[in-house]
Amino acid sequence: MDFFNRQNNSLYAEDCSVTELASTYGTPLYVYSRATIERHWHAFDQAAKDMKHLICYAVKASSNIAILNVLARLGSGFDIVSKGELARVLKAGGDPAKVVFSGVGKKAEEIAYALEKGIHCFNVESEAELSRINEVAASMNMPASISMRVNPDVDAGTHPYISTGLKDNKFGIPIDHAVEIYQKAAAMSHLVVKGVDCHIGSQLTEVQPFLDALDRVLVLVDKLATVGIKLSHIDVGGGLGVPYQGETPPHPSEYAKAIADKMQGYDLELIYEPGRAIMANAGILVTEVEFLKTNQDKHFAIVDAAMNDLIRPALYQAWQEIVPVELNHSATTQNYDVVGPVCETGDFLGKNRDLAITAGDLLAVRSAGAYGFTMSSNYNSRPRVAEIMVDGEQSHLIRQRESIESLWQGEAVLP
Ligand SMILES: Cc1ncc(COP(=O)(O)O)c(C=O)c1O
Ligand SMILES: N[C@@H](CCCC[NH3+])C(=O)O
Repeated sequence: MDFFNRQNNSLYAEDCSVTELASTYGTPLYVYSRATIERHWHAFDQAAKDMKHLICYAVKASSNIAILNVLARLGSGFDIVSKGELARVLKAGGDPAKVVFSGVGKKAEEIAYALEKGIHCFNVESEAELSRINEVAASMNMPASISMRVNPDVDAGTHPYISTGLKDNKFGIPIDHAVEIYQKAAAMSHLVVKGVDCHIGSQLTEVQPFLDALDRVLVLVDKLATVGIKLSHIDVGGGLGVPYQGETPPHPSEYAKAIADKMQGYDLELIYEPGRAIMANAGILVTEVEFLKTNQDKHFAIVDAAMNDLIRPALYQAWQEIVPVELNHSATTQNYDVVGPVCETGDFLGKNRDLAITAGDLLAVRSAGAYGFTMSSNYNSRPRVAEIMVDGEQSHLIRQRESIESLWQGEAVLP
């Protein structure tokens, strides 16, 4: 489900005409829907309502302060991977006590900041990191709550760049060594062992790998209990996929319920870390066609958005639907590669798309709300684009387009 609808020939985002949004705010433009974000979040929340649970939205999917604020107002928790993400959550009014801190390379300074702000727990990915957290906590004379991220060696069946739960991946500790590592953690002076965490990959379209991973984690929970380590929560990570190109992932409520059902009988708080499932289909990228061009037999639609604005197609060969904002009845349909102005052959938003368009038309790249703006860059000295949020008939600018001057902020020439 998403917030797009076509009224006659025109695309609307909730009750806002996309053409009007583009003319008000310019292009390229990210457009998000508040109602969709809230609906997706509630689907997780409702499905787990009979259990003690916490939804920790994965901030990396989309970290605009307004988006984090919408979620914070719902009572959401947050999954962060850096000091910067924690600072954003706090700025947005998020509760630090509902924050989990993931990531394989936390710096001492980041650990200290998170401890000072009082986060829920660190999701620890190695023995070396355990020692570092213990040292920082000791130096601050504070306890640090931790959860070990275990790698269950389950094939998530997703793109190799976004699969994280195989033993060849850099994430987590091997589940077979986990008991031993938990015992070391329990013996450290300033650590409080709270939970276990497991995230096997992103854009999973089946529920079964999640359940297989959870089975392995629950075996570990039982084993830990036999050596006197009683956990208070289990964090199942994120990773639920969305339909980009006809995939049929389970609905968030179905996925969240399947997991919650498996946890019946365990006195553990259940933590989910969804990112994409909340944001991907709550956002679009609107772009204008600058030129149409034909090289021999190949047709190109050159648009004003590029790989620096949305890198998923270039990086993962990801397919995202591209639709005209206004149906153009006077143009003939051609097969286009939709490409940006960046000087890279890999700069495309979509290949082989049948579109009836002329220069000046607007296109919308769908499912762009997750890992869109957050993965954008200034490559080719292109300012980052504006972001807006629609809320019924209202639209709000939630991030200004960057100015050219801001591109060299912090740089200086030699004296
Ligand atoms: C530890 C962790 N949690 C949550 C997520 C969010 O994943 P997704 O956006 O696939 O739900 C990720 C990214 O894959 C992650 O690495
Ligand atoms: N950036 C990836 C997902 C990475 C998930 C982060 N662990 C994507 O766009 O699909």
